Amino acid sequence: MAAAASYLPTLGTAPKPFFYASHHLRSQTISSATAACCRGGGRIIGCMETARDCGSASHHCAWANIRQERWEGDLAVQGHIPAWLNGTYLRNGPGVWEVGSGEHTFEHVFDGYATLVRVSIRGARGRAAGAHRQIESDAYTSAMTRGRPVMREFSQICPRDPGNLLDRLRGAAGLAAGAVMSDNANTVVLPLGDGRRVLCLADVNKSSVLVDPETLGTIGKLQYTDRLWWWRCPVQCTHPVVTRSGSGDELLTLLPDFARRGYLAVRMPTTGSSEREVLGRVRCRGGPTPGWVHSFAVTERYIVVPEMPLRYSVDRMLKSETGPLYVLDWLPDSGSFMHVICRSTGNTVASVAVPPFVAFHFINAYEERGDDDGGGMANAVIADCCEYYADPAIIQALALHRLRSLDTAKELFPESRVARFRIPLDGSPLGMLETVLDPDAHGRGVELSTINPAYTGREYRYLYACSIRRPYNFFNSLTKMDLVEKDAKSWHEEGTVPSEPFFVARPGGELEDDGVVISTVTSMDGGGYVLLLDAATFKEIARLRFPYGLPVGFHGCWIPDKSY
Ligand SMILES: CC1=C(/C=C/C(C)=C\C=C\C(C)=C\C=C\C=C(C)\C=C\C=O)C(C)(C)CCC1
Ligand SMILES: [Fe+2]
Repeated sequence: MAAAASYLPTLGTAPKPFFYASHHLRSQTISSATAACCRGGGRIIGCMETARDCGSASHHCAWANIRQERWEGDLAVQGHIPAWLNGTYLRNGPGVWEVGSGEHTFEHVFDGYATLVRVSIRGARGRAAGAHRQIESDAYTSAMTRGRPVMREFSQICPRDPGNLLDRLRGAAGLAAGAVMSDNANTVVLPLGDGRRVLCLADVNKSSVLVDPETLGTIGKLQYTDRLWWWRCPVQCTHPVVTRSGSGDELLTLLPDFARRGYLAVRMPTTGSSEREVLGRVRCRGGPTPGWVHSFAVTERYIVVPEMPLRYSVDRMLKSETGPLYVLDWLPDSGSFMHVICRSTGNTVASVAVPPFVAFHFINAYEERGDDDGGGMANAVIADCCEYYADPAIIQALALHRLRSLDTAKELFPESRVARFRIPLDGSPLGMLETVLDPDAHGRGVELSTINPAYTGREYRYLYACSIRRPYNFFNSLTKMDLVEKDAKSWHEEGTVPSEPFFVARPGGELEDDGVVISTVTSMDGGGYVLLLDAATFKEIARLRFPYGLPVGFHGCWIPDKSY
């Protein structure tokens, strides 16, 4: 991992005027929530200016580059932090989409170079401190040094136009060597072992980067020591499931297998070895390549493997081409399937055809048992997800230029639902897919969902997600959904874009919703704050203000402070 380029000086605690050598942005002193500026259309736009111009997501600071490479300082606390909430919340997500003096703007929200946000919360003292820092991946540091993207991001298939044969050969050689695949781990962050290191991940296998949560400094790429060569498994499921086992915590994840079209279910201890052990594999039943798998689900006995008809396009990857869905192809005729692997034997115990679906995030799964079941084989596996009515247009809707120009009062945005798969374990060839909650309960938008982690793989009742408060047509609110009572409670503040509502259980709490929900919120005036909601009432209990606007975030994690 190259050291961060020296021209990006590190900052002390007090925000100071700072200048991105490679960004050529006007130096900004981050002094108050309104000082942060958005960059749009090649000129700096003051967020106060846009707050009057549009009551929608357009020009929203959620899509603006973070203004400084790093910052840290105390956060102004409004409201009351529960005395038991002591620990560190980390949030990963894209934060820099422009490279050079603006001639290189990435196309998609998924492309942004990773910005890690840290919130240290001491409820016992009623205090909080914040920080953010760019993950110094090779992709980021080489782009800052060269003034242009050097590695391929989600939509950035080739760092330069592969016009001539030499460039194409160079691109293919780079791909073959893995050199152009990005390590921009901008999506997920999760603690390893005792939390002294965190693992940041994105969809490309190389995007597995270790970070020190105390300094947010980049430790380096996680070097897997197994033989699951990247040319066989160039991509990974970005959401591993952390499970406790007798010998300590382990990560379970899926690796799409391009050599023998299928998915490998692998596990790796969270400390010590970085060898991924293959637990089992399922064969793809349709299409020329595996379907994109951004997340999956587990139950106490099983691993649920989704085979979506939104499939990776190896052809595009090799030819350095991009298409309407970037490196993905929508192939509904190739079939959609749900597979189930037994965690103890690795055997495939079910593989059923299901209706076409488009889902990034699985919410949870559990085993459906008969009333008199003595603990033997379950009747079926239930798996819930945030599903877009089999419409891949959501991928295009997340293009950066569309998000930056979106007039949410007028334009529509793809709708989503809480969808439930029922996968029979009796050998039936077909699975079911149905909507389990009235979509109007969450404004016909549900995304970036979390649950109480103690209920992972078990029957559960509550989920927390980003949602939509109509008449605006974009994710602008948070909703707690009760799948038993079929009702919902929401939080909304005009003009804001809240990130994933992350549930933190109260130590010793017995009820499923006994805890707090944490979300980072970017407001239209360029402000940024961390919102704390009581998970039971879904009422705001505190907000911890950053002195600047935060770009949009994807996923977070919680590292409890064991000294309290
Ligand atoms: C609900 C909010 C958003 C919408 C999020 C949606 C619709 C999907 C998010 C999917 C994610 C996080 C996928 C990540 C993929 C990462 C990849 C492929 C990385 C590749 C790196 O090279 C917004 C739009 C996120 C805003 C907040 C609320
Ligand atoms: Fe995700």
